[in-house]
Amino acid sequence: MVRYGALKGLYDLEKTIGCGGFAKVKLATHIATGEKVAVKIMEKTALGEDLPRVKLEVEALKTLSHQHICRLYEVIETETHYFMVIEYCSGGELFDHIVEKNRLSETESRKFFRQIVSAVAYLHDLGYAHRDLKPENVLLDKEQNLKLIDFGLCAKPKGGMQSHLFTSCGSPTYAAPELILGNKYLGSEVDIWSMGVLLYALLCGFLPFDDNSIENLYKKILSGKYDEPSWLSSSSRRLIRSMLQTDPNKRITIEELCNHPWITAGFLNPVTFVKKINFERDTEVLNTMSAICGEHTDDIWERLAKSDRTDYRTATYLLLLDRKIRGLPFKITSAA
Ligand SMILES: COc1cc(O)cc(Nc2ccc(C(=O)Nc3ccccc3)c(OCCC[NH3+])c2)c1
Repeated sequence: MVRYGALKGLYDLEKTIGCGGFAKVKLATHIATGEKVAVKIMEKTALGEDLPRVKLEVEALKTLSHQHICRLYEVIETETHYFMVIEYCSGGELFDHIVEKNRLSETESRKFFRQIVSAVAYLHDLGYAHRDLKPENVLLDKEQNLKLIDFGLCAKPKGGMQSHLFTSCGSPTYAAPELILGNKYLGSEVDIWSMGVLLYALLCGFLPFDDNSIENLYKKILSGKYDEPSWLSSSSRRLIRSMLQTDPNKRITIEELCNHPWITAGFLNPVTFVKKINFERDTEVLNTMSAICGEHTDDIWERLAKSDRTDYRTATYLLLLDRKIRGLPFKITSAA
């Protein structure tokens, strides 16, 4: 097991659970609380021109606080590496859950899709676009709550959500026509298209546009034509059609999506989100931390509030807060 000095005494690294282009994700334990976390490890030399994306993602994640967006607890930077300490999603990928069941019922699809819509509506409201929404980037926690991950392509256009982006990014299978054509596009509109692909995958168990040849895949996406299996209800068909509109101007907006009849069916309310940006002061958690480090709770809170929200103290606070929110007793072992 490769040892990273920067994590010594703070995190115990365990098995690798994910390998991406320039990053690998390992399971780990936050020593002070015993809580499981995921650590995304990136070697700076391997990052190359993607280095700025790490900073963009960290800046985005520091302000995002939503129950269906995977939480960033801490960032550790050394001369050679970045380490992102992230919320642990032990339910694995939504994709595997769909494959395991072949496809999901309309009711189960609606439960998950409402959570995705809430997370994306929150993201867009704060001026961000995810731009890489796909089943592999949708995980589940142990309570089967959905968590959006990997904001490495997330963008916050300088001129706000009405200003256009140009970078072509994300996976072609889930990419909107305007993105693969290289046209200027709105981040919010490409996210709606990708969510349409996600909803189709939930309800059907396979993808609307798929082909081994990239050229044929592009033709299918640009045609906007896809099969509608017999089991799809007419309401599901209408919703998917409104999201998989090749003309972005005709595509349903995130606000309309939150109130769509298919989304609200069986629920009392449209999809909403709580815009909780800063984490709130919790006396019990501060008292627990104070009991261990000996500092006064006001001093701990003041240092937390002044910090850049990505240090070990912040991770400890947030992990204890998460345990409390999950109704678990929380304790701290003195750091080894
Ligand atoms: C903000 O959340 C992010 C940002 C980011 O850049 C990358 C990730 N990647 C993650 C985060 C957590 C897990 C995880 O907890 N996986 C897991 C844990 C236990 C059992 C099974 C899976 C993660 O998993 C790797 C992908 C799973 N195939 C990736 C989050």
